[in-house]
Amino acid sequence: MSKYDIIVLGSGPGGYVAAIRASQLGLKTAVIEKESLGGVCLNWGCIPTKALLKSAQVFQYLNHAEDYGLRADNPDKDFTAVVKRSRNIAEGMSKGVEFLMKKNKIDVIMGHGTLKKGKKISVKDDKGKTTDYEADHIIIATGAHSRELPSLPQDGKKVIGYRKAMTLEKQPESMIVVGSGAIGSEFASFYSDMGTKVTLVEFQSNIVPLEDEEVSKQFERIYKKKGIKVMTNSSVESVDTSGKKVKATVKTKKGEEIIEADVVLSAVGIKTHIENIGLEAVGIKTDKDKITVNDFYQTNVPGYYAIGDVTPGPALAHVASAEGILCVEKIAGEKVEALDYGNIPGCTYSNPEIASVGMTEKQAKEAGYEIKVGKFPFSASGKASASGAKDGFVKVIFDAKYGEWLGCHMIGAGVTDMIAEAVLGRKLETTGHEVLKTVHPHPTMSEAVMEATADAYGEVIHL
Ligand SMILES: Cc1cc2nc3c(=O)[nH]c(=O)nc-3n(C[C@H](O)[C@H](O)[C@H](O)COP(=O)(O)OP(=O)(O)OC[C@H]3O[C@@H](n4cnc5c(N)ncnc54)[C@H](O)[C@@H]3O)c2cc1C
Ligand SMILES: NC(=O)c1ccc[n+]([C@@H]2O[C@H](COP(=O)([O-])OP(=O)(O)OC[C@H]3O[C@@H](n4cnc5c(N)ncnc54)[C@H](O)[C@@H]3O)[C@@H](O)[C@H]2O)c1
Repeated sequence: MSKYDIIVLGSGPGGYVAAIRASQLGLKTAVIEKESLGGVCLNWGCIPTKALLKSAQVFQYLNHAEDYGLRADNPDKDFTAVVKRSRNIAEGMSKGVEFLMKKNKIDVIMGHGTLKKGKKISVKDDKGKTTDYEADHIIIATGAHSRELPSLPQDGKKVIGYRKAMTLEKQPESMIVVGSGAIGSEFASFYSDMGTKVTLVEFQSNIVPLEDEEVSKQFERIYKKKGIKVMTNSSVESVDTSGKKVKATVKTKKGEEIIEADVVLSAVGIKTHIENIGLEAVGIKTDKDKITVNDFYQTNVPGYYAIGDVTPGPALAHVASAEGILCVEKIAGEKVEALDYGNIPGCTYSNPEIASVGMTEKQAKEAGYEIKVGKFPFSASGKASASGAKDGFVKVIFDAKYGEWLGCHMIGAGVTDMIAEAVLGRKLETTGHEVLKTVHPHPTMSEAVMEATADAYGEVIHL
């Protein structure tokens, strides 16, 4: 039986990053994967969706060429080619992980892994052959898939999940998107910008309900302006797929409404891969669909660890990777600190983009802080005007007493790249005064962070 220092079950951004860090630290490492290297993120999540969104953005630029003094008469699209581009990019990224595994001398074992007692895993390959492997430490990084609601069973044709939504053979004329988290909002944006008539149904009172309320409201205004029908405080109770179109019964505060569309996308969250991986046989504890771990990702059974979507905390690629690195460094005896889950950025790559970190205004008030809030709209930014991207704003929240940067919330073009400033500032425990006195390059969208901070302190220049 092959023996390793570390075996990682699952090769998503949690698993493959953990394996590379383990190899860097001199540990003999293997990764087990049943599908494609790179997991959901590279193959069915972060990367292919961003490729689709980029195509939609280019299409929008072409449609609005005249705004820039240019002509692109009757711009057209080839939906199949758009999907193909996205799939090719995902495939290339997965090959990149294969290269990284080789470069770092990590063994890749393809097949379905099942945990066994005594720090062993048995792997069944696609020919049905089973082989057992052993390690001193086993890291579970098996991720998640689309959650199915009983009222919204996915048939893969008229009611679909995210995988099908990024590989449809034909662009639907109309689509109902159920759920306005990151998945629902990104697909609503992509399909709407490509010309599909989109209805977005959200159970909560705001779309992107985890964001600061002002961001959610602005997002809703922009989505409505794009032509998306936004239905909040609403849920799809049932779907009738017997006809050519899907008929969805939507329960709203005012009663029931029947909406017809070519397809319904269910984007109501995820279900973790904790079944059929041997957790029960080993005695590993779970709670509410997640594997229970401590600050360093150790499960209740010594030698078994869990990271990424399969554990509590935000289900994000950068979180999975950070957890993987920390878990391995702790195993290797490095001096490490637990991850600060209060300083994790969240980004939605829709048009407009949303990015945030830290507390919302409501959360800061509820936590008892006396706060200073500043806001700077992109309509007052020179770079935004030059770019034709005046929709959106930056909002900052500081503790009035000590100047601690409690939260930063952005909506608009390119903000997903801008949020890192606030994440780093908060990590380095900067103050509002220091942000205000940090010279930002002109003209950039990032000046809005400095100006929003100046607004919080009554010193804003361009408003
Ligand atoms: C449409 C979509 C868009 C997203 N966009 C973003 C984004 O822009 N930014 C962001 O931060 N996050 C995004 N996410 C979330 C992100 O993809 C996940 O948080 C991330 O992939 C989790 O990483 P992971 O390593 O925990 O698991 P995964 O990436 O899910 O990988 C788990 C791997 O384990 C394998 N596996 C499972 N069970 C077994 C087994 N028994 N044996 C062998 N292999 C097994 C699976 O095949 C899979 O490859 C998106 C998700 C979706 C669905
Ligand atoms: N850009 C990104 O970082 C990105 C992109 C996609 C996915 N992800 C991650 O993947 C995970 C899954 O994403 P998601 O958007 O599916 O989940 P989510 O939990 O973020 O959002 C689901 C939304 O569906 C709503 N909802 C639930 N049941 C409903 C119902 N019956 N009717 C109407 N609305 C209903 C919820 O209120 C919620 O707003 C999340 O953790 C997300 O962070 C991240």
